[in-house]
Amino acid sequence: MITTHNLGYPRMGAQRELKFALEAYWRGDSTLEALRETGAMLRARHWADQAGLDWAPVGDFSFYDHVLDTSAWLGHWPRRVQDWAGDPLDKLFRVARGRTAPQAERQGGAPGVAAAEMTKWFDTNYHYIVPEFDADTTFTLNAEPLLAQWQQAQALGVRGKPVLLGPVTYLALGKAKDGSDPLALLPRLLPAYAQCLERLAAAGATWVQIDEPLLVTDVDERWQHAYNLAYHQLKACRVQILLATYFGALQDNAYLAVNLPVAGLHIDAVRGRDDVAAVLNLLPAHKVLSLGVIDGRNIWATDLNAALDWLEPIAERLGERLWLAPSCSLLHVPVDLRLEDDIDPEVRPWLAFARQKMDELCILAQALNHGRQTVRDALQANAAALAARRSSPRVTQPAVRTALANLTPEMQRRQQPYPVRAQAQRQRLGLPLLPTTTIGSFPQTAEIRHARAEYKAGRLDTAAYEAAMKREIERAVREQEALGIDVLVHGEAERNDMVEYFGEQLEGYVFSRHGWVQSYGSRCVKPPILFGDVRRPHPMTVQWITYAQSLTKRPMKGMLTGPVTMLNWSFVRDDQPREQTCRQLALAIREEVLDLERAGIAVIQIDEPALREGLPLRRAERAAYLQWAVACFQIAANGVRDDTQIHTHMCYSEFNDIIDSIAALDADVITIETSRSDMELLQAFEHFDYPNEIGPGVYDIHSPNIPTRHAIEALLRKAAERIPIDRLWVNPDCGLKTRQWSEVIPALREMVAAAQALRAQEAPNGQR
Ligand SMILES: CN1c2c(nc(N)[nH]c2=O)NC[C@@H]1CNc1ccc(C(=O)N[C@@H](CCC(=O)N[C@@H](CCC(=O)N[C@@H](CCC(=O)O)C(=O)O)C(=O)O)C(=O)O)cc1
Ligand SMILES: N[C@@H](CCS)C(=O)O
Ligand SMILES: [Zn+2]
Repeated sequence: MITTHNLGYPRMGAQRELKFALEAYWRGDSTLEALRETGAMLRARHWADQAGLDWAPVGDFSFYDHVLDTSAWLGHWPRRVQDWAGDPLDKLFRVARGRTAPQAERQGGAPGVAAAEMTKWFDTNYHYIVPEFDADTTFTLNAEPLLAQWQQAQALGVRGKPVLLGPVTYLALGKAKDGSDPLALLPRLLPAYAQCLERLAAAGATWVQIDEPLLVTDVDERWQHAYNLAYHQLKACRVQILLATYFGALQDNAYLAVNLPVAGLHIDAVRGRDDVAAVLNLLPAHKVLSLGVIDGRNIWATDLNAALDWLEPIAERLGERLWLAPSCSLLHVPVDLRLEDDIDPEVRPWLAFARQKMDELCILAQALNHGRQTVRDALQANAAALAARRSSPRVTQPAVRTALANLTPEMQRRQQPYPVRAQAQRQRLGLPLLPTTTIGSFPQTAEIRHARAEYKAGRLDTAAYEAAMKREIERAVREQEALGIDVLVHGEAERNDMVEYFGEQLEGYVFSRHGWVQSYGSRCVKPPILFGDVRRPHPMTVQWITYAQSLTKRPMKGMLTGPVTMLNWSFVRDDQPREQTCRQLALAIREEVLDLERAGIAVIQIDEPALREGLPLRRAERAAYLQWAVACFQIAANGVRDDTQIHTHMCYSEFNDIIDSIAALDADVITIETSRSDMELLQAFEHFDYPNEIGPGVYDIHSPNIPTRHAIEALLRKAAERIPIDRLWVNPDCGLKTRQWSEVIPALREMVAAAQALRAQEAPNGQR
């Protein structure tokens, strides 16, 4: 008999219950007890959703982030909160969200505390809280929260499999602030893991899933050795370990992974399908092999008949040792398609969200265990849906194919090199030295979100909604003028999200109503679903930007999301290479850029914050990705005249290893996140002798703290040591949509004052 299991379920709830419970608690409108009750309710519901499986995950639920939870059960808190003695959940939130001094003072005078760093979880759009190590870091088991989840599962009769983030991946995800070697902590870390496994065994757990996604990346000898050390030490524990790898193929780590002394190995059989033959040959005869056959990173219905064609001989060979699961935790997909009563009816049968993926798994197991005929109807329905998807005229649009075939290398290049363009742009824009700007969004207030919700529900008509958004745009323009900002933005009030908004306007996309996916903490995104050839039926932003420009004499930036970010933050089709889909997006955005230019917009920003995130986890695959990703940006951006200034923006990026690709974009100006790294990120630009203009972020928008003009001036001076001052811009790290106006105005006032002070010293006539 085949065993079915799952690696993790979405936590937020089908109606984002966890988000609302968290935010109510943080606002002070609810209690910890109520929050914990919501958590328990969601876990119970999610186990019920997985009731058809042989094993359901326990411990995959988190109130904020599973990496932070791992730090918590390891008793490993950042030093700045170690002595704080409140409720452990509050302590966790302090680490994740920080606490500003004034906020703390209001609540009894406790000191403020800085939030921990947050970064992307492998190549996903989910952010985790980075563990902070130093040479003296110690670990002390605190398994109670995990055991409480286990006990809840037991009480509900759930056949549970606890899930832990593995020790080696955990160390690799952290940062040693003192430059010490995180791997040196392994001998101190393993006893805590061993104790945890013992506690779980004592509580009745038989299988424990230990996640080691690091094994799908390039792992050098030291880390390989760490794997051997870790799992040889943990093999004495009284539980059976299922070592879970996902997000890619094991490739050269296959031999290491199959030979670790564990009872079972899970591999990603969607992205790592090519591995499976090798793994089957290497697998020791006593080991379970779990194949992740259902895509945990996308929302397409699995081709069940094809999966069975492939699985049947494997099932024959492995018998009881074959387990089936999704490729990875379902954290990265929405919960339940059944809620989508308004989704495009043609596309709906092509989709499977988390709940439906559980059904798929059960159908596969039933077919393998009892014969395909026992699930004949389900298999036929699946085949019919997939056939309809393949033959739909909406999937393939000849005009788009022709436009793609007609792409020429000239379309990727600006007419003149940057120095020539810079002259033309300086003449046209007449900006001062150190021009000030912002990244695009202004606060998405409750009123804006509410107006949009009313509009989408049909309770507000188009004219009233547009009028409300125009009022917000006017407010943003007036505020920026009053602050003295040089290049203005319209504030993105009309956008629900920088990707979803564009998806909604392009042919080839459909969108869900409830398809939320956790991005970080309580923040969610609703990735649009790209199912077919992409075409821009009408201009997407021109009306809003020209309205904003009509309100001011200062230059107004056109604001677009770039093709690579559209690709990486959407659920995209799996029936053609991503590169091809990206080129279609690039052509659609190019049309918008050219329309903005024709409408008289002199500065156009094309955001590409996800360019780096799309980088393959394996070094060997990166050059090819960067080549087409850069080409796509160039197609989108580079059709404009010399005197049109193209900006791009990237956040969360380590630039050192991709700086030549960043330069190849040939954007006139790039604005980047640098303030948290104290301008250190600029090193890459300095060493490479980056030729165009740069706006290093001068304050961290993730924090409600108001920066001082002196701090900003100091950062600008630091930047000017690395980049010629006449190529520097002054801007925040990222958009301001998550902030309040009451934070934004004083922060920008300080930013403008810092730029003016430096300008007065460096260019008394104000000009560049
Ligand atoms: C820059 N970032 C982004 C990423 N990915 C994206 N796709 N987009 C990004 O901007 N990845 C990396 C980072 C992640 N950062 C963030 C930052 C902020 C959020 C966030 O605030 N998310 C919101 C949801 C945003 C949204 O889509 N809003 C919609 C719907 C709003 C809503 O929930 N409405 C309510 C009703 C409200 C009312 O009636 O008053 C409802 O429908 O029930 C909109 O504005 O229309 C969040 O709340 O989580 C995400 C990632
Ligand atoms: N223009 C977007 C970029 C975010 S990365 C914003 O300002 O929110
Ligand atoms: Zn950004």
